[in-house]
Amino acid sequence: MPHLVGDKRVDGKLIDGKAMAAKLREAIGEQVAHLHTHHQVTPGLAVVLVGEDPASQVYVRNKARQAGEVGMQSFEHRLDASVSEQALLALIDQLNQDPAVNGILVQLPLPDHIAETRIIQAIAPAKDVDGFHPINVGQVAIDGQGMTPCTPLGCKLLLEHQLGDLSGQHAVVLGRSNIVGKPMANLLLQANCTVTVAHSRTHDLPAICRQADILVVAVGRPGMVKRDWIKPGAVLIDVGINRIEEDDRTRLTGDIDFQSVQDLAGAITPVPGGVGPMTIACLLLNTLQASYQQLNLPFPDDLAERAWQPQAATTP
Ligand SMILES: NC(=O)C1=CN([C@@H]2O[C@H](COP(=O)(O)OP(=O)(O)OC[C@H]3O[C@@H](n4cnc5c(N)ncnc54)[C@H](OP(=O)(O)O)[C@@H]3O)[C@@H](O)[C@H]2O)C=CC1
Ligand SMILES: Nc1nc(=O)c2c([nH]1)NC[C@@H]1CN(c3ccc(C(=O)N[C@@H](CCC(=O)O)C(=O)O)cc3)C=[N+]21
Ligand SMILES: [Mg+2]
Repeated sequence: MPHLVGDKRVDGKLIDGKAMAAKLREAIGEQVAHLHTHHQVTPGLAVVLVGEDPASQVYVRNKARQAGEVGMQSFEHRLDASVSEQALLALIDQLNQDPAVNGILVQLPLPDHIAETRIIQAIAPAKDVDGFHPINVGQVAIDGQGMTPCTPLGCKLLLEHQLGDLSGQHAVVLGRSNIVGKPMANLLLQANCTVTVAHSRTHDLPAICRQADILVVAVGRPGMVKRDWIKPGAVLIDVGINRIEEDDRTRLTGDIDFQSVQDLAGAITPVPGGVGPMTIACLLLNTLQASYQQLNLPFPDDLAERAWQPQAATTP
């Protein structure tokens, strides 16, 4: 059954982030090849992991592997959990100076004895492919021109692919972290949404969520968003990644009670296979963009859009 969201028709479907991320990586790969052929440059991504958190190890491995698959160079730095803040700052300084490194990502969270804000501020803003440096946060807030955090960027691309222009939509963002909720709210505001940001002190979350044409949920609480929180036809973006032990194995699940809301939603991202793969594809997109900017070349801003356009069959 098609629904109306604002004045746009949507059709209750699953948003296949995994497939969209694969197409985006393909387009990135072509652009990497172009840079190599015409400018003799190979984009380089440095990923720094401190400590041995198993989930972080999986992400870091995936990031490095997918960078390789699109033809980028990847540099993995694994440091012991006991590394000093000073030693980590020295590594970042070295990566800042290294011309083969176009993008730097320091996996969060960091151990408690290291001040995350000091580490983030040490990364050269031009190489800050996470978009966490205050210069980039500020630039994104001012005019949307800074390096944009990967998860919110992925969510915005999924939403625009689903809905086209987002102008005038009421977007509710559940969660206000620096890595997801806050930058997401900024991007949606830039896209002319009316934005409400809700969090753990918000009164009557269900009533606020029910106003949403677009609901982005990033809280880290499995299945928190229920059927009666949803306006029929709303587009739902589930950022949550929760590991649940069930029948002796680990299952990944989101922050939205998927089963109960699915038929009510205009469209919904699954977990896994929704926002997660888009986050990594956007990290590669930011690394490509950083490489272009460091070479003073104009970056093709419509790359993602073009990646998803139906293509005429290519003749060999
Ligand atoms: N798919 C992806 O690519 C990514 C997924 N994630 C996942 O997204 C989720 C959120 O991540 P992140 O933003 O880093 O998490 P944080 O823990 O940093 O932030 C959680 C936010 O949710 C709010 N919150 C927590 N509990 C409630 C509640 N009961 N009611 C209302 N609000 C609540 C908090 O409010 P307050 O500020 O008041 O404490 C906070 O703003 C996690 O599951 C994480 O694993 C994260 C990054 C990328
Ligand atoms: N500096 C920094 N930047 C980050 O972007 C960052 C970070 N630190 N710390 C941790 C969070 C989390 N995050 C995810 C990325 C990909 C998936 C992902 O690919 N998820 C797959 C499933 C992967 C699996 O099976 O575990 C999916 O949803 O389909 C999930 C989560 C990035 N983060
Ligand atoms: Mg810390």
